[in-house]
Amino acid sequence: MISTATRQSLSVYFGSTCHSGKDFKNTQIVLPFDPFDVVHSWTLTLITVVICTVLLARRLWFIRDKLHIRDLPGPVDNVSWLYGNLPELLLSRPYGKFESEWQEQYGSIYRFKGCFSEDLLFISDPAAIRYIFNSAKLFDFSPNRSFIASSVFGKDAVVVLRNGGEPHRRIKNAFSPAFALARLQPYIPVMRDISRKAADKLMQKYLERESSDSNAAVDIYHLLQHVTSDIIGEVGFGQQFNAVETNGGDKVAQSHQNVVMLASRDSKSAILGESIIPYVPQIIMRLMLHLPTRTVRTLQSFRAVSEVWASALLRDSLHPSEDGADGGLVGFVVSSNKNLKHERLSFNEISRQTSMFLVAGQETTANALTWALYELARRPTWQDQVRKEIIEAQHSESSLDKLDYLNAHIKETLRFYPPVPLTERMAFEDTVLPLSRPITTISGRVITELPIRKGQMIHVGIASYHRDPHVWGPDAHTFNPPRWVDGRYDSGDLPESIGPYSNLASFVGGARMCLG
Ligand code: HEM
Repeated sequence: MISTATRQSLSVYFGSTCHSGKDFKNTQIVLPFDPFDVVHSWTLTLITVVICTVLLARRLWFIRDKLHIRDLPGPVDNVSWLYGNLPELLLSRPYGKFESEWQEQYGSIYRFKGCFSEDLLFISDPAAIRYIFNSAKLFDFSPNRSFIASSVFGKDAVVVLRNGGEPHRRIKNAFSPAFALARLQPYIPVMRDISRKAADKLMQKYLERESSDSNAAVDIYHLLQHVTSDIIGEVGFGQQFNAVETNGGDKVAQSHQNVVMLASRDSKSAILGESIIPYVPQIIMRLMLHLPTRTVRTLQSFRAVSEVWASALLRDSLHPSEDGADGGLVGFVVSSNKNLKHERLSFNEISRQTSMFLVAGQETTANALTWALYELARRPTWQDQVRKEIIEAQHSESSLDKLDYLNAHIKETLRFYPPVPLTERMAFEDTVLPLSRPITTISGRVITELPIRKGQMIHVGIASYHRDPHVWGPDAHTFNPPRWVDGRYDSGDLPESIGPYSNLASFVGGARMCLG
């Protein structure tokens, strides 16, 4: 409270500052404003500032506190400081053993430990996954992931370029039309021929097994790797690798397969190696790429072979041969690119993608086909239904996407055995993840969204999302292809629909969505 006396003396004081002060005692001072109002507004301003600061600080403190992912439950007690939970997550056999236990115990968001005790987030909540995939500016591969990819494929490869950035978008725009269903349709006879050769080979192996009266397992996986290599070679580039016939194909096909095998060689030292990349100066990393190790030799041979091959391929596509040889999907991209006035890709930009396609498409497709056949073999009655549908369709020329049982089988395979079960993203800014369901933190707080800090590494659990009973029902952990027949999971109108294909995260979504 301000007393009347104080108010008067304050009036004089303020008056003296505004006037010359001459004879002020006897002068009726006329002030240009009411000093009380000034004081009042200053005080009010001060109080408001203090309150706002306190509120802001509280809010920041609250957010920082809330942001602290240490308040999230997870399997973090008594784990190795050096490796964290990564060996359990990545090296367990069968794959996903721990992941599924953790999902059951901690739900769809939890904290776990990486190398050197780094706090990592594991996320399989559908709303959060959707947000991560669709926010290109906020989430991308970490710089060390990009460094590894660039040392394999070169800096212009689409997996290395910044998510949704201009070059990335331009390359995706140029290649996406090549993968449209209508463009692939004419290649169905090629795919059928290659599959027939593989089926003959399988039958031959089966008969050999019968005649030798042995129970030895038939290795279908490597055969299917050769099938996908041949199909991508011919459909993608108009090249015959003959991997099925020759059991591996030519130098190009083999150097690609070697890189695929390199990537799938998971070990504790590989986990550690990847984690120390951020701490090693770039110059040393570059020097390491010249060490005489088996890994470096495989990479060097891959890059040498693929560069020569891709350059020759593109030159041929630019000047098609007289015999009208088909340059496959890349040939299509080259000729559409020639006609572009804006956003034209450079020679390097096209050639860098070619090798990457072979690597990105081969293992994933072979893996999906292997599980699809395995599950058909385990279900003879269902297999008969699928076969009958295919045979009938051949007579009626029905399009492949109209085959309900076949498509149900493919979708269930991709759900139950996603070829890429886990992917990583780094947050490039502070942000807040929406959640489909509230979660309770260790301190007992119930949160409906999860603030995270810039730099936070996130593991997106594709396989875990695919087995979430809240999304797929109580039989989420059962391989059950008929679940797809009534179309209930296909709707793009679901509140949290994910990815380009039937709400599956198998091909991720957003700007980094699988091209193939
Ligand atoms: C069943 C088969 C396939 C599966 C399950 C699959 C899955 C995926 C996934 C999950 C990603 C995103 C990885 C990530 O962001 O973490 C991806 C990216 C990619 N895939 Fe596939 N893929 C398959 C087949 C193919 C084929 C046949 C090709 C090409 C011939 C291909 C080309 C690519 C390319 C170029 C990218 C990188 C896209 C980018 O970074 O913007 N994929 N794929």
